[in-house]
Amino acid sequence: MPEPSYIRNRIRSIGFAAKGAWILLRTEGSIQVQFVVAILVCIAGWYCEISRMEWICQLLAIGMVMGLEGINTAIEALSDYVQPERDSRIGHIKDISAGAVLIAAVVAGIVGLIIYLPRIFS
Ligand SMILES: Nc1ncnc2c1ncn2[C@@H]1O[C@H](COP(=O)(O)OP(=O)(O)OP(=O)(O)O)[C@@H](O)[C@H]1O
Repeated sequence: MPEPSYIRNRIRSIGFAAKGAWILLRTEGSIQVQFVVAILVCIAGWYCEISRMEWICQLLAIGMVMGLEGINTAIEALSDYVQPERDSRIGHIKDISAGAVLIAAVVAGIVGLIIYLPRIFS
């Protein structure tokens, strides 16, 4: 049985994480766009009655893109904090971080095409 203080700390951590997710949704334009796209894709999934496995792939793709976008935002914020001046190393770090989001977005787009293209052209 875990200590009550351990459980309290875990609940507090979830609260901090929820606060972070809310900050992302409230302040980050790219997350807001992705959130709207995620809702539209979920409506499409419901409308097209996609299978359980397709829902899993779709939700994983949404989580992957939005999660990585959140990490990218944190890396940008940390970079600007440790080095407010222009610095090619910071630019390199930010480019790599943005590249990770792009890879996830391209893969998510391909997942979407695999799920919906056959339905559009049938
Ligand atoms: N301090 C810096 N030094 C050098 N290059 C930078 C610096 N800050 C940004 N860059 C370059 O500009 C690009 C965009 O950086 P920025 O922090 O504006 O990200 P962004 O994707 O436009 O984020 P957002 O739209 O969320 O603000 C980086 O990928 C990098 O190439």
